[in-house]
Amino acid sequence: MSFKTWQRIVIKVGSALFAPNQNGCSSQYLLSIANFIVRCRLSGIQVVLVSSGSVGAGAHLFEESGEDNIVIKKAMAAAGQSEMMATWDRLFDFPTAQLLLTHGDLRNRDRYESIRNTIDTLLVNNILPIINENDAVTTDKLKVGDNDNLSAMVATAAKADSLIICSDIDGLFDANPHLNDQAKLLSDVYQINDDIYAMAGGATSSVGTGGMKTKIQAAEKAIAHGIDTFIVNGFKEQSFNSLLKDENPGTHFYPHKDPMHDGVHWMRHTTRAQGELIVSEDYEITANQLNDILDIDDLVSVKGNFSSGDTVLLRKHSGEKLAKVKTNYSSCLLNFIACSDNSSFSEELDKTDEPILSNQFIALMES
Ligand SMILES: Nc1ncnc2c1ncn2[C@@H]1O[C@H](COP(=O)(O)OP(=O)(O)O)[C@@H](O)[C@H]1O
Ligand SMILES: N[C@@H](CCC(=O)OP(=O)(O)O)C(=O)O
Repeated sequence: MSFKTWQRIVIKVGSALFAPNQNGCSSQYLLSIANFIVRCRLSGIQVVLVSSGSVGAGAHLFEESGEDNIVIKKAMAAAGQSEMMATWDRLFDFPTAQLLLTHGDLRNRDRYESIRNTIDTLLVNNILPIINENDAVTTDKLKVGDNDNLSAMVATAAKADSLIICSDIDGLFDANPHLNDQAKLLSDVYQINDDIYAMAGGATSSVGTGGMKTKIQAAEKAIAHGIDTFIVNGFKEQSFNSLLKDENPGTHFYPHKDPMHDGVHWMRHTTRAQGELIVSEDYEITANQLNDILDIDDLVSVKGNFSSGDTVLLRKHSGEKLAKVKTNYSSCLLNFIACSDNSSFSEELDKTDEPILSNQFIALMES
């Protein structure tokens, strides 16, 4: 996959490019990114933008620092977000649309489909979607937490061909170049394993979140969905000229040749388990199981509070993790079922159309 064959791409812009000094937005680095977006669109490529920087953009409006004060930080995000949209809008002569998402939106399949349809409709109508996390309303339980992982989730939801992460550094080095001047750039990564993660450190600037670690997580999510992924230096205009010439200006993560099925990918890389179902030791599950995945007799106990439609972890009492699965029943009802010796209740349940666990959304644990 290359520039010539891309049909839909997601571009992620880091905070350092948007609000380099935490003192409002600066168009200093945005002009070359905007120019790249325009040139992609002129070549018929649909573009989705994931932009960080609302906190950095809003910071100058507050006397107190947001570093240790989450309430102030959320207010900075809310104020900076308007400035962000106004700044991007000034750089384009076509319409843009703002989407503010939380992990709570992305891990609910109905809302995920709704996000997918909205992005699709905007793109078909030549409107540029500009996406950020909805920092003002998120809680620890609800947030993605960094825009690298968010951009990968958006790229899979948008069914993009390519994800381009624009950062403040040339790409992935074998060590953090800010801490090790012997560090070497890795141009091509064919497989993401523990060695790659070991190279990636956190952010060293005051504006970035997650550093290289979250970019590797994002790349891992994206390539598993068949999405070509790049980390490039957004400070350098040359990076974008290279991409337009089909050259790799940073680190290129190659997509899996045999990408995961969309539903399995969503279960594995987007959802988070909200609770656990403990099953009997002799319970077995296989990838192609088409019938009811879980029989009431196999359910030993239920942990956590979850609602119908949430993702749960299926595991044995001994601790062996079996799969992430979408449950059709709440923890309350499942607790009742697990504790009940009422066989007539079991018979009633057997008669319902809805199996306990959805057999469409299931991701087996990797061994
Ligand atoms: N192995 C590595 N290679 C390159 N950068 C690294 C590495 N490990 C940690 N980093 C840090 O990651 C930073 C980029 O991430 P981050 O600060 O979150 O930026 P962004 O705002 O673009 O997301 C680099 O400036 C660098 O300090
Ligand atoms: N949502 C936050 C950005 C969080 C984030 O991941 O920042 P970055 O590491 O600069 O991409 C904001 O708009 O300030």
